[in-house]
Amino acid sequence: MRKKIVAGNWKMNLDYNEGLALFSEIINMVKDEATGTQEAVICSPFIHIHSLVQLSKGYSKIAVGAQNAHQEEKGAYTGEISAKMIKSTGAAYVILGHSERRQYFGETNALLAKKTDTALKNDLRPIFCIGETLQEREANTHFDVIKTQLVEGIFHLDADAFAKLVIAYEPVWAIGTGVTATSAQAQEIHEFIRKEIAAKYGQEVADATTILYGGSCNPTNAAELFAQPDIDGGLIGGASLKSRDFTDIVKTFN
Ligand SMILES: O=C[C@H](O)COP(=O)(O)O
Repeated sequence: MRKKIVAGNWKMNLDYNEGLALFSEIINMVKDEATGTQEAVICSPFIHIHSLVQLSKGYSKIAVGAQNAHQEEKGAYTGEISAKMIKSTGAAYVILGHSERRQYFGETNALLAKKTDTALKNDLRPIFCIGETLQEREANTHFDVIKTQLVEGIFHLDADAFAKLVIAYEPVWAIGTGVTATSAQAQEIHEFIRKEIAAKYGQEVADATTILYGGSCNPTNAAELFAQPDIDGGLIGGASLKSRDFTDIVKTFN
């Protein structure tokens, strides 16, 4: 049975005190909701991570992650944060390859392959994001784009390393736009991703891989999306900034 995950991505929102207050609310509301093979994850800005990890102690179904990590182990990279530093705070996850990182910071599949290696080496679980732009979907190249992101970003891993990944399908046209992929559109891509994983690593690995949907996911549309056979949860942006909305999405699995 693969793990179901609802992960919040706070992006560049919330100052330190606001973040701690929201996380405390989320813990109180989510602690009895995330059960069994389910996990709630908050990926906060770096400055919150250590404190959130402290607050989450004792709640085995609530984890904390970062939104990015550098590809090198350490060195003269002013302003950057390494995977080892993140791990040393007690964080479990790191988002890699979010479309905003690809778009605004020029992150390529080749760079993301290196970031993935470094994160795994430091025992962080990458939430590896893939997804096509509107232009790519309209040109009917979305399957090719996604396959290339998989092949160049993560298919160099051996099966043991690959098994530590979570994948997030986020169509760029659905992020922060209020336009959600229909459950059928999302399922079609998730099924495609799982088939590609099966072709590369075998059916057992594919069946065990958690694949999240992200893009304007909210308490109203989560149930239908998560009911699809290949959608194992969500990567939630805007709705993770409201404790009630985030909790309602987590509750969708119950
Ligand atoms: O990482 C989260 C995604 O970018 C989705 O963001 P959104 O839920 O605000 O559309």
